[in-house]
Amino acid sequence: MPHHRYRPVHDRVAVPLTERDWPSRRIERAPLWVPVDLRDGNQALAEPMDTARKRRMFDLLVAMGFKEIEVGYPSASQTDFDFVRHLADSGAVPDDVTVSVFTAARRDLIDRTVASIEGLPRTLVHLYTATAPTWRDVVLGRSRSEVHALILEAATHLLRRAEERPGADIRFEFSPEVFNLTEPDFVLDVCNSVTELWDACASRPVVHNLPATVEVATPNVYADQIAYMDAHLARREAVILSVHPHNDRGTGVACAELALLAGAQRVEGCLFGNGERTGNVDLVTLALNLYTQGVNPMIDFSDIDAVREVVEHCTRLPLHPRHPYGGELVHTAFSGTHQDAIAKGMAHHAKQAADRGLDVADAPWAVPYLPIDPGDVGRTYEEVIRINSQSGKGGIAHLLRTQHGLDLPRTMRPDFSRTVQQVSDSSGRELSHKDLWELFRTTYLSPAEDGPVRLVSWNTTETAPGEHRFTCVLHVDEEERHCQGSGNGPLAALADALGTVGIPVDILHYAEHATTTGPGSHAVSYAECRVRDVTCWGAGWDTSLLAASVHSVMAAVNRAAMS
Ligand SMILES: CC(=O)SCCNC(=O)CCNC(=O)[C@H](O)C(C)(C)COP(=O)(O)OP(=O)(O)OC[C@H]1O[C@@H](n2cnc3c(N)ncnc32)[C@H](O)[C@@H]1OP(=O)(O)O
Ligand SMILES: CC(C)C(=O)C(=O)O
Repeated sequence: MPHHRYRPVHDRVAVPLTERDWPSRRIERAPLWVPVDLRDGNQALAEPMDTARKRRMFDLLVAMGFKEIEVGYPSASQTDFDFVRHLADSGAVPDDVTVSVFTAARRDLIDRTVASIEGLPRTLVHLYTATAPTWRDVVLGRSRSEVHALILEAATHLLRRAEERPGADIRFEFSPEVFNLTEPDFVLDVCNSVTELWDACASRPVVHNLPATVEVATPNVYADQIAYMDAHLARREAVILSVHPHNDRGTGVACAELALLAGAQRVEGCLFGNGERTGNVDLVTLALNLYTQGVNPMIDFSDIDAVREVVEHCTRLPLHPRHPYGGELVHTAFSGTHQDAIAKGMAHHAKQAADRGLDVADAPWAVPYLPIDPGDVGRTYEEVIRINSQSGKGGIAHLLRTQHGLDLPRTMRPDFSRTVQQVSDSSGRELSHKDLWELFRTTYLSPAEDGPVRLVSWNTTETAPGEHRFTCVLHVDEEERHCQGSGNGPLAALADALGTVGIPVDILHYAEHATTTGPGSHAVSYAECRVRDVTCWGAGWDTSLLAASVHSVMAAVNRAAMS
C-alpha cells in the first residue's frame, strides 16, 4: 500500500502552543449539548427524513432534555424549509428550547434561511464556510483574504436580515468548516472579525463552532487547537466555544472529551453518532461517559431502548449490537469468567445496599465488567448473562437463581455446567434461561419418574425420636416390590429400603430450599448419591419438602442406574 502518498497532519497544521495544562484537567459538568441529527445527521441519510420522521426525532430530543437543537438546512430543500415552518406554525418548540438553522455563506441561501424562521420564538442562525487551504484552493477557488471577505460579507448580510426583524430573538453561530486543517492564525483572525462584526457581548454571545469536519489527527492535536483558540479568541466572555467532531479515525468521542478539557463549552453531535462518512461525534456515548464519572449529563437516558428505537426509525439505520451504551449486547456477558465476576458483583452489590439500608438502584455501583448499572438506562438484568458454549458454572447458576429461584449447591454446579456445555457445544446455539430450566428438569428432576426404579407409593413415620421408617412399593426390574427401611431420618430410611432390593445407596451431599416465599411455594432438594461405584446428582421439586427430598434421591439413583 502506497503510504507515502499521505502526509502527517503535523506537516499541514502546526499549533503554536508550547505549554498546555488541559491534560491534567477534569470534566466536572456537562457542556451545552447540541444535537445536529436533523441537519448533519440527516444530510448523511440515503433517504432524508420527511416531516413526520423529523418531528418524531425533534420530540425525542426535546423529551431527552436538549435545550438547543439544530433542525435543518432550510435553504437546501423544500422538505427542510417546510419542517422549520412546521415547527413555527405548530408551536412545537417549548419555551426553554432554541432551534438552530444552518446556511452556507451565500446571500440567496441566507435570505431563504431567514424567511424560514419567521415566527419562531428563539433561533440561532448558523453560518458556515470552509477555511482550510485545500477547500479554499480547490472548492471555493479563493485566496485567504478572499475567503475572509466572503465570510464577512455573508455575516454582514445575515446581520442586516436579522435587523429587519426587530423583536425577533435571533442569535448567530459561525463555523469555519474544516477548522482542524486551517492555519490557526487565519481561523483566529476570521473568528475575531466575525465576533466584532456581530458585536457579540456576554449577554448576547456568538457561538464559534470549530469543527473537525474530517478527523485527521490524534485527539490531543485537536485539543491543542481548541486550547489555542480558547486562549486567544477576542471578547472571550462573548464567545461560546463549540466543537463539532466527526469520527473518521474512530476517535470523535476522544476529540470531544479532550476539547472539553481544553476549554470547549458546547458540543455538536448526533445520537449514536450518525452523520457524514463515519458519523458525527456520538452524543449518547459522550453524555453517558460523563454519567459514569458521577457527572450529571443533563440528558435523560433512562429508557435508552426507546431512544434507540426512534433513532433507528428516523434514520432507517440499525444500531450495531456492540455500540457503546445503546447496543443490544453491551451489557451482556457470554464468557464464563466474566459471568462469574458479574454474578458475584451483583450479589455483593445487593448485600452492600441492604447493609446500608439503600435501594439497589441508589447504592454506589461497583460491579466488575459493567461500567454502568443496566437498570439506569432502562435495561433488565435478564440480558446481562446469556449462555453459550463459552459460559461457565457461575453464569448458569446465576440465571437459575435469578430466573427460577434455584440455588444449586456449589458442588453440583460443575456437573450441570458440563451438561449445559455439551448441549450448547453440539447445537452451537445460545441457551435461554427457559432452555436452562428445561435442561435442569430433564437432567435432574424427570429421572425420578422416568427411570428404571420408581416409587409407586410411599410413606414415612417417625417411630421414636431420631428413628424413622420408610415404607414403599417400588417398581423395579419390571415388577412391584414391597419394602421397608429404617434410619435416623426419612432419607436414610429410604436408602436402607433401597438396599433391601439390592440397590446400595450412599447419600453424599444433600441441600434444600424454598424457591419463593409464601404459601404454595415449591421446595427444591438436591441429592448427590453413590450407587455402587457410580455417583450422580438428582433433584426434587414439590410443594412438600419431604416429597422433594425423596424425589431427589430417587432421581440420583435412577441417573446412576442409567449411566
Ligand atoms: C460540512 C457540512 O456538513 S457542510 C453542509 C453540507 N450540506 C449540504 O450540502 C446539504 C445541502 N446542500 C444543498 O442542498 C446544496 O448544496 C445547496 C442548495 C446548499 C446549494 O446548491 P447549489 O447551488 O446547486 O450548489 P452546489 O451544491 O453544487 O454547491 C457548490 C457551490 O457552493 C459553494 N460553496 C460551498 N460551500 C460554501 C459556503 N460555505 N459558502 C458559500 N459557498 C459555498 C461552492 O464553492 C460551489 O460554488 P460554485 O458552483 O461557484 O463552484
Ligand atoms: C458545522 C459544520 C460546518 C459541519 O457540519 C462540519 O464541519 O462537519
